[in-house]
Amino acid sequence: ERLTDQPLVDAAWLAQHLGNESLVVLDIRDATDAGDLYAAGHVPGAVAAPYAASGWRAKVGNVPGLLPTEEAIETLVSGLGVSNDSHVVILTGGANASDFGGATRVYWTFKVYGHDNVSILDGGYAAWAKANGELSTDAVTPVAATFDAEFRPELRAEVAEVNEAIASDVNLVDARSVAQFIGQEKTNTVQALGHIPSAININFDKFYDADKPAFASADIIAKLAKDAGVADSDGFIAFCNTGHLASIAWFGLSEVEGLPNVRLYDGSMSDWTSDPSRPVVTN
Ligand SMILES: O=S(=O)([O-])[S-]
Repeated sequence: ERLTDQPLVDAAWLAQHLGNESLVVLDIRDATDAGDLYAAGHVPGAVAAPYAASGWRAKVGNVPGLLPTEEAIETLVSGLGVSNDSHVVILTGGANASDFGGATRVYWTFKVYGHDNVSILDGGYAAWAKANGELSTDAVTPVAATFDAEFRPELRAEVAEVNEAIASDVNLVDARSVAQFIGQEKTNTVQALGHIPSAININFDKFYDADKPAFASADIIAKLAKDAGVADSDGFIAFCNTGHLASIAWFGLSEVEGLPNVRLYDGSMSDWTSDPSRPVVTN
């Protein structure tokens, strides 16, 4: 059952719906140096589904962060107790924008595999704590369910769509830092300094206010797009280095702002620069 059509729910909504038999809360926090965050306290009934450790993203050759195969996601998601009827709420730590990107990337993964009953707790655990939400230390063992994926290619960009975008009014949005955009620095899975030609830069952290903590409103996102000069575009392809931070921009433009034809290039600069003949520019 679809419990809401809102991409973001707040702590009060989640508290009200805990115990609903359609709801599956996925806690995607990875263990850190501070220990196992899930074991230390989680939303009652939440299932541990850590972002890095569960296999939400796949490495193919030297390119990290790709969408896993349909079979791999069906196995993962079914094992977490999520069926096609479940409404999934994704929870991350929420203390900063980059961390919140785990939630937007997992949300995109559900959508790209055909599952619309999915929302994110706005602000993650930081917001849950602020609302004095209940915590439990009881580990939850999910009862395996059946999740059948149905791939939606229109939510994902690959090299062909990126090449088309360069030559059209579809805007490429680089969600990385300015320093990476202008080629002053790069991460080690990326082979060249700079960005895909014709891209504009909208830094990921403009979409998420960690002080509140809350995702940017539709008004703020409309202004971001306008300031970047892309208000009348034919669509967007968001990219970064590995398709993590770009999922924040994808989520903001597509799900919060409701703009049509927004894709995530999950291969991003790691994939783009894996072939040295593809153009990369610094201005
Ligand atoms: O590290 S990143 O791929 O999210 S830019």
